[in-house]
Amino acid sequence: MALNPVLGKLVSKRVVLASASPRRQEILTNVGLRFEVVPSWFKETLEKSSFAAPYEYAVETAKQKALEVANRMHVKHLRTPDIVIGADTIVSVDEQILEKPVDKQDAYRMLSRLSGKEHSVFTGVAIIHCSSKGNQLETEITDFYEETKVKFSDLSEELLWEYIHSGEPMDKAGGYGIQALGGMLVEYVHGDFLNVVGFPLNHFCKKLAELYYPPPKHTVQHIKHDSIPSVDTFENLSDGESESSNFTEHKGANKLDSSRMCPSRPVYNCENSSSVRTGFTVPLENQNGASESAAKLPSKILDLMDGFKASKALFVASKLKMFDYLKTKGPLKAVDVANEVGTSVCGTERLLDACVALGLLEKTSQGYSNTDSANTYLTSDGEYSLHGYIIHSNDHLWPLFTNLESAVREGSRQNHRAFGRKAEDLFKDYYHSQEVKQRFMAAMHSIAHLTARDVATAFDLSQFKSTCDLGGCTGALAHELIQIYPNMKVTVFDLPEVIANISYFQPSEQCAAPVTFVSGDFFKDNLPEADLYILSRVLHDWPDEKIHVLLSKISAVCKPGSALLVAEIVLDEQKTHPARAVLQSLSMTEGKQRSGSEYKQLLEKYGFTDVQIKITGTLLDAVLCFKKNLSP
Ligand SMILES: O=c1[nH]cc([C@@H]2O[C@H](COP(=O)(O)OP(=O)(O)OP(=O)(O)O)[C@@H](O)[C@H]2O)c(=O)[nH]1
Repeated sequence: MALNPVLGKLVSKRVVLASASPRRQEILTNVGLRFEVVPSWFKETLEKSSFAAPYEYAVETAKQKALEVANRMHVKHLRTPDIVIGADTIVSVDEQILEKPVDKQDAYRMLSRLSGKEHSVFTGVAIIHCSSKGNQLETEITDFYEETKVKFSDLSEELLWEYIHSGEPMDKAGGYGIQALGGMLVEYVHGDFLNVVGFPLNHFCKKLAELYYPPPKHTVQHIKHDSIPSVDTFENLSDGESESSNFTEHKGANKLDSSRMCPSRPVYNCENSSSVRTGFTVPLENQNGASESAAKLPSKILDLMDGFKASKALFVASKLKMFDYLKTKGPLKAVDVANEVGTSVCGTERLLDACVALGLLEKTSQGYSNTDSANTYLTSDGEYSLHGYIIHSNDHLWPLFTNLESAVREGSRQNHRAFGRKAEDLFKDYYHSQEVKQRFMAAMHSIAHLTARDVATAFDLSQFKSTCDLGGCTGALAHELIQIYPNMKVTVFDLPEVIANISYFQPSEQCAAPVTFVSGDFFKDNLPEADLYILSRVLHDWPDEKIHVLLSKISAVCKPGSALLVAEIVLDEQKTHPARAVLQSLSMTEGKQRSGSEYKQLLEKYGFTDVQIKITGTLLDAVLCFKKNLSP
């Protein structure tokens, strides 16, 4: 879901970016827009002198780029997109238009012209709404431009050539990239920075807002173009086809809905933008002027109210291995997925559509297919598959959280209610049931593999020659450590029944220095010798008495100068963030999450000093501490 609700309106549409520019792709991807990239074949050869102003050239070129792609997709591939976005960035200085340099000399000419002066960067953008009527492509073109003024310092010949030899100027308008080395040439920027980089995101969002939520008729003359409507304003507006007209009326929404087009929508003209209809019709209904009185709905709360449905949709689609089928066989129609999985067609279709709405799948006329992140994280063999943890969440955590009210009332785990068995008995299952064991190991492996790099690189661990990962399970972190620190010998220490089942989780490529697995119980048995001990996602699970046993043992076996690395989510000092950790606490294990100062205090109690905390901003944080040197 895009953060900006206006972009969110495009989620269900087939959006194509008609640009090869990696910067444009990045700017739009970063705000959550999902789109295909089909670079335009339109040659940027329009006669510049025929345009009264430089921006007109940029806008026309953007339009032609987008139209070429819309036509090509419609004719050649018989796949009409809903929206095609084209853009063109130019630099204007001394009444000249500069595009991308053709060679180094050309780059030199451009940059020396810009040296010590202010110039304008114009990006023209065209948004083309497409539809197909009787095999004819119909388009509505909306275009606009944005101007940003940039001033360069005086550039010495030496700097100029050094910059040109870096290769950076060659694919950039005006011969510089403000977002990288070229930033060093710039004295000031007046206006939208992203416009210089290649895409005026802010103006684009405003333009979409105008298109998708035009103001009520009587205010058409007074449109203000300087604000993107707030999230709350637009969360009011429905995406759902099934919502009653009453609700829509209450909200005063004006939708651009191609299924209910009518020929005479007002054209909204504003400075540096225009909207042109070419055989394309736009909606009139719902312009009832009620928006001023629309009640603001609390979008965050509404999202939370729906959160459980979204989680369950993800869990069920994962459990039914829909993402696996779609990876190998997609795109598939709902009926084909239902046949593969053995489910009802209508139920499958609803679930697949829900997954599209959640951004997990894509839907085209050929059927459903995985998004890139579904391929990476949701398939059971994806590189960073979370499948194991998702199944654990569905089978184990979901029933526990269903009994959260009792858990809060009683202050204890709810295994007896959720599974009809006490926690201790469930633990016995772990020993006896291969299925439970495998599921748990797969869950732990999912998270360990995903977080391994962050943990392994949170600190420079190259000084340690031998490392022991206590409770290291399948060795996911151990393998990562060896990749990053090839001279390190890594031992994983875990229960015998874990070690007996690790083979399935080992990487296919044999590491030059393999991980050593040693069985044992870290509460009872001798720990292998090492310079560095690791406790990753261990401490939060155990009560204080057990932690006392474990940290006392590690402290006793650590030689002065050796270290302990703890990987956990570190809470802020108020102990209310990150939410992930606080929510995890609700499962009411006997352990607890801790803040940075609590970890420091705990570790110092067991003779560790120089406690360093690294908040990684990802799934796990890291705490490194050293065993005190003996006093001289
Ligand atoms: O500071 C920066 N200025 C400009 C850029 C990049 O320059 C190009 C501009 O070229 P154009 O608009 O013709 O777009 P292309 O890259 O050729 O792709 P199309 O397929 O859309 O024609 C653009 O990539 C800007 O991002 C920059 O990076 N920094």
